[in-house]
Amino acid sequence: MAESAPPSAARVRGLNKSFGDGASRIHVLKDVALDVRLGDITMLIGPSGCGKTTLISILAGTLKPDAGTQDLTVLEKDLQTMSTAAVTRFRAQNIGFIFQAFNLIPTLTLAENVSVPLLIQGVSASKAEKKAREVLAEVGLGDRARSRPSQLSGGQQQRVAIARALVHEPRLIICDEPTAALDAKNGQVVMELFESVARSPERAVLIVTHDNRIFQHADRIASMDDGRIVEVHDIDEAHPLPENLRHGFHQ
Ligand SMILES: Nc1ncnc2c1ncn2[C@@H]1O[C@H](COP(=O)(O)OP(=O)(O)OP(=O)(O)O)[C@@H](O)[C@H]1O
Repeated sequence: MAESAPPSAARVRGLNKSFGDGASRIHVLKDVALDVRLGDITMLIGPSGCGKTTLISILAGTLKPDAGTQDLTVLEKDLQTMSTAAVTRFRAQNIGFIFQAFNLIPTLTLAENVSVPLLIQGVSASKAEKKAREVLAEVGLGDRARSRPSQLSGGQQQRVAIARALVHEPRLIICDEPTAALDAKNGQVVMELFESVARSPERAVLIVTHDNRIFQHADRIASMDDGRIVEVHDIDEAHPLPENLRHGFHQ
């Protein structure tokens, strides 16, 4: 009997995505194939407008691909056969998001912000806040649970956003330019947090980035251009970061 493939966080084959109709129709993703492995930090890079955000939105179930996509399996679920309500539930339970602009709610305390994904799942406010405080402590902000986002630096706000993305223990963490708004030092702190609190054999981290300063943290770098995945590099001791990526990636 053939050995079954190890479970993957995401498997995409023959994925197409177009926007608009008729003459204004644009074909944004073209026959995309991608594997995101559990346990890995995968980075998705490529010039502005090549389709990175569109691809992660499809993986997160917030956008639908064109009909006829061969495979869109996320955490062993075929997203194409699920109803919109089922995809929404799946996303709330299994996916954590981190955005460039942090997207914290200014009127809420840090603990309340971090509680949100648990409240969406129906966890009681007191239990959610207890868990939120634990995760805030993991990202080094245990003593700031009652602060508001505006009282924090950008680097600290991104740590809160990471805590919020992890609080419901999702198996897939999707990050859109998580270090772009941060200086080199805070970008490094954020990546070290991904290494220490998000990296786990049960979990995958998928990061869209232009920031070549963080490429060293990747296990796999997938390069996109004009709607296609054009190169995939697996990085380990035997296969260090390729020369062309070491010198930076330019939009
Ligand atoms: N809802 C939409 N309707 C029409 N066109 C869209 C829509 N969303 C994205 N596009 C187009 O799809 C293309 C890819 O956009 P996308 O945001 O995925 O690129 P990106 O690689 O993430 O870019 P950036 O690095 O600048 O964020 C662009 O030409 C964009 O204008």
